[in-house]
Amino acid sequence: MSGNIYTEASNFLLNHKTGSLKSRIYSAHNASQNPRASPARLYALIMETLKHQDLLNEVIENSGILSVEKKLNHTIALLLLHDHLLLKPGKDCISLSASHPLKSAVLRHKARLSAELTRSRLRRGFPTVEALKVAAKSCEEGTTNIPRWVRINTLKTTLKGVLSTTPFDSFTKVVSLQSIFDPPENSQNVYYVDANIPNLLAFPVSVTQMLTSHKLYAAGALILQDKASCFPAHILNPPPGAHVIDACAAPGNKTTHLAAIMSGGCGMHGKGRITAFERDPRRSEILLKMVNQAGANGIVEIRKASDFLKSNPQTDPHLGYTTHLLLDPSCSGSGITAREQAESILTKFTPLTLPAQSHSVQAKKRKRPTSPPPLEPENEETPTIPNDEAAAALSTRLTTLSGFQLTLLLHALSFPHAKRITYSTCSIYCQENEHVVVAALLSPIARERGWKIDSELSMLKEWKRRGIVEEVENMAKGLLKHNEELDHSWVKDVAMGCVRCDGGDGTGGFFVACFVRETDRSEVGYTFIQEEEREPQGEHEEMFEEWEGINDVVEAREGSKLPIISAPKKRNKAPRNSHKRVKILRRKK
Ligand SMILES: C[S@@+](CC[C@H](N)C(=O)[O-])C[C@H]1O[C@@H](n2cnc3c(N)ncnc32)[C@H](O)[C@@H]1O
Repeated sequence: MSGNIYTEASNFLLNHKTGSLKSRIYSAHNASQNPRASPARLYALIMETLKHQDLLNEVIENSGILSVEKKLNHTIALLLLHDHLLLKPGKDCISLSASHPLKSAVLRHKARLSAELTRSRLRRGFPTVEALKVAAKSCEEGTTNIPRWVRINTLKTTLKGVLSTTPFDSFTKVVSLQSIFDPPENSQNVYYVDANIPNLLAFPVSVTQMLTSHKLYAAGALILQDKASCFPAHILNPPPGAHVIDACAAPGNKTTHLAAIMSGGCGMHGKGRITAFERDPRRSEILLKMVNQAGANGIVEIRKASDFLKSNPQTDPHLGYTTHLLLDPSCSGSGITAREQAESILTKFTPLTLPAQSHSVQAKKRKRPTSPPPLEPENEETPTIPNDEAAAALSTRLTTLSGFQLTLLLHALSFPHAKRITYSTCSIYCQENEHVVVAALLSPIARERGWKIDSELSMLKEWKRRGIVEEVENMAKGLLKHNEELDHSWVKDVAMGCVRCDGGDGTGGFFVACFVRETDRSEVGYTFIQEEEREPQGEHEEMFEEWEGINDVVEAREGSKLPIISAPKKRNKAPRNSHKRVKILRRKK
């Protein structure tokens, strides 16, 4: 199995060492007596495969190919499927001889793989493979105004310390971000100190290789993190003794940022703690690695393969006094640039360990014959999907995602001692952003507990781009009971409390909102209750059913019952006082 471009590419992916991928490929090529694949082709294969990794993973998992084709491993399969399915749609472009066992292992399942690709592509709203590739490319082109952002990890070093280390001590400080793209006298050795986020530097993208091969990077003192992705922890701003939850933590950029903020740059974090939940076992390992590398393990407790929705602040003493929550759930990723996607996947690439025989009923039934039969073929033809069907697929996906995001947010709002919560996505769609925020604010639990939006945003006062007023207004109009009037200053406040990034100021597409409570009633009224005393059903699940603002419930892809937030219904019944109908936590007698 050795000696072809796929095994070579797989070695680069699996044996990740410091240094940029490009430099590693080129130096290996120069050092080799007998170079095989051209370094440019090898680099392109890896980067393009990583760009489409999520989609290809889905195809691999749903087709069950790994459970019958024992010659394939996950990494090789990713690379082969890229060339087979995406390089030139409709033509097989695997660069191996027709009889090569790896090629045969893929071609045996041609029909099934093509059908799974179509399904995954449509789920993402792309009518054709070309459309998928064009979107990835235009995203990449849109990255020309994004510098290489580097967060100085103050758990390990200081800004001053970095700037006095070679070669940064020879770099020139520029006073505008624009100068990073247009450096003086053709010198690439410039840096810009960000005006919004402390300890964040911007460099020209061309110095990435130097950065990633620097000893400070290997030591976890430099963290490549986009500016917008620093907003949630910066806005949440937990003090040193806070009890914080990072609800959706992997790979861990925001977790380690929180840890640095809580240490106040002096390595002390008082009695504070961060509990980091991550549902996905594979991503939990990445989180663990990142937290250790950043020196945040003293303050972060990782809940590996744990669902935040199953956490119970009333029975778990570690969670009961949570004051701050950072919620950065899975989203459409529509704001992520292709470059970020490919590079972040590359530095964190871990091959999937798929459960043996996953999703392949046929494979379970049969003993593996010497020459495995093709998986159950589905649709031989790749259907041509009209644009309106693609739009419908996207709309369905956004409905599912926003229902899931709202469920997580309502769970966060239910923490009895919580007083500050950030909700963020790397999406540009209002369905995942303003709509979720409005639905959460108008929910019974938010009203009962006195949750508001932090429209002052003192941590980011000077940021100009805020939420979309019309989207806040329309969503609120649809959700309000008909005895409730829409207060326009409330609409304005909510929009002001939403931070949007849309590609300006060196950021990709991003959204953050911060929920606050002025008075923490829980401190005087609420107490822990024993598991057996709890209501038989999740408390706010019941509220969904009673609250007719988001009264429809669907079986969603995540497998749980999620509220639809995009289609509020008008009630015909006489309005009831929603405040009175809200169930509340048991109070101290
Ligand atoms: C957008 S990513 C988080 C990125 C992370 N905050 C960072 O900055 O590095 C969302 C993560 O949430 C995880 N996740 C989704 N639902 C979850 C749940 N119910 N409980 C815990 N983790 C969840 C996903 O597996 C994924 O790793």
